[in-house]
Amino acid sequence: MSTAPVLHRYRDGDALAEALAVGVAAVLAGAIATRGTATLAVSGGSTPKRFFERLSQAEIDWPNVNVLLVDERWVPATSDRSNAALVADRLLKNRAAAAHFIPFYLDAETPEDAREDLAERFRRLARPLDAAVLGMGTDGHTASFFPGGDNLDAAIDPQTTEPVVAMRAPGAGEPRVTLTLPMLVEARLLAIHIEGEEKLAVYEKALGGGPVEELPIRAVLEAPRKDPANVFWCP
Ligand SMILES: O=C(O)[C@H](O)[C@@H](O)[C@H](O)[C@H](O)COP(=O)(O)O
Repeated sequence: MSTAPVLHRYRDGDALAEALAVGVAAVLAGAIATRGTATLAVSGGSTPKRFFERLSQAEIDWPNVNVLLVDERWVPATSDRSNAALVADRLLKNRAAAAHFIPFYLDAETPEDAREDLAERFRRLARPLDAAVLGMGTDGHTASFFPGGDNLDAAIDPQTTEPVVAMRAPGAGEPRVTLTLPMLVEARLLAIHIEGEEKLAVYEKALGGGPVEELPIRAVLEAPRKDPANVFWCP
C-alpha cells in the first residue's frame, strides 16, 4: 500500500483550479462510463470557489453525478455560513446545474436531532465515493475533524460504520456535521486543496508526524491507501 501523499504545485490559483477541475471531471466521467453514476464530495470554506467555477463548466454527464459536502455547518441554506449555499452558488450552475445535490442540513434544531435521518440518507450512498476534495484550516482541521472537537475520536475512527457524525469545537463556530474518516479516505480520488505558504507549512508539519489530535488532518494523511492522496497547492 502506497500512502505518502503526492504534492502538486501550481503557479497560482487559476492554474490549480484548472488542473483540479480537469482531474476531477475525468474521474467522474470514468465513473459514469463504468458504473453509470458518479459521486463527488467537496469542501466548503473560501478556497474552493475558483475550482467550483471551473468544474461547473466541465463537459460531463452531470445528471448522473451526485454531489455532497464533506462537512456542513448546522445552518440553513439561507445563511451565508452555509456550505450548501456556496456549492449552489459556485458549483451547481452552468453544465453542473444538472447534478443531483445531497444536502446535510435538515430543518432540525441540532444535528443530533437529525441523526437518524442523516445516517439513513448517507448510508444510501454508493461507496466508495469516486472523488473527495478536502480543504484544510491553518489549525490542521479538515472536513470537521477539528482539534478539540467533541466527537473527534468517533469521526476519525478507521473502523466506524457511521457515515456522518456531529461535531462541536472551539474553532468551528456553529455545530457541524461531517463525513467520517473511512468515507473520505476510501474515495477513489482523494484530493487535498490548500493555498498559501501558511497552509503549506501546516501540511508539512502534519506530514512530519505527531499526535492526530493536534493536527487532525494527520488522520487523512496517514490512512492506508492503494493510490496516494493528491495535494493541490499554490502560493
Ligand atoms: O466548512 C468548512 O469550513 C470546510 O469544509 C472546512 O473543512 C474547510 O475546508 C477548511 O476550513 C478550509 O477553509 P478555507 O478554505 O476557508 O481556508
